[in-house]
Amino acid sequence: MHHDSADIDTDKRLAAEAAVQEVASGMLVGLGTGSTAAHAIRAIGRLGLDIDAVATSNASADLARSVGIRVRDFADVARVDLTIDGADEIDADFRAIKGAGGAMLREKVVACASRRMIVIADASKRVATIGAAKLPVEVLPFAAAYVADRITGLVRSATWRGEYLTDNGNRVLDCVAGAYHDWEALADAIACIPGVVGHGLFLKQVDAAYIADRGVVTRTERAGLERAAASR
Ligand SMILES: O=C[C@H](O)[C@H](O)[C@H](O)COP(=O)(O)O
Repeated sequence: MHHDSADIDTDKRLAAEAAVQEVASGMLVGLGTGSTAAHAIRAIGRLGLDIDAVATSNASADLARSVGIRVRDFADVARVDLTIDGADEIDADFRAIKGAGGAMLREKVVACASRRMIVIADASKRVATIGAAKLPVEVLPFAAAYVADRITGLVRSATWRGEYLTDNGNRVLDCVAGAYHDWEALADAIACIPGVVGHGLFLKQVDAAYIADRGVVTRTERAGLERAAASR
């Protein structure tokens, strides 16, 4: 059956609406970035709960404020209760690739600060094993040529995302890793290059996923528990 972009956007919204049911008054909530996270931010706004939030991008901070969510400066925050964010790919081992929107560094920091991190997505993001999506690497502009040269030895291809700069003022190298056997080793090797500020491999941060497939949302926990969370 044909599955068009309107259906995919509905699935993004359904996954977001199911996940925000975990938000409760008094929480400090981490807000992700991207089209799926935007659905979550609008849904959290509609809940009208007494929460504080931190945002993983300037765009998400602006959207959150526009729907009445109190946004704190993350620079003053060490711990977050719950973060809800999208992903470009997520596999059965809860490994994810993030950063098509360029927000992966702040997303990684906020995810690591979070007691619980939920990925929300439509089913097109669910893969058997990560690696087909572009793996974005955030690079200090000063180190651009050096980092590009070093990265070339680690991945199949690496291409600058034009003149694009992240919210942190850094450049992005979009890499194709392909089917990698040791993702931990690749993540460490990339992170160790001086001038690399961050990258979009999330190997350990994701605790749960809400994936919507043609109107049916399935929640999966890293622990292995699975149940149908909602349906259209
Ligand atoms: O930098 C962007 C983020 O990692 C997004 O969460 C990711 O790209 C997914 O975005 P979307 O929900 O728009 O597909």
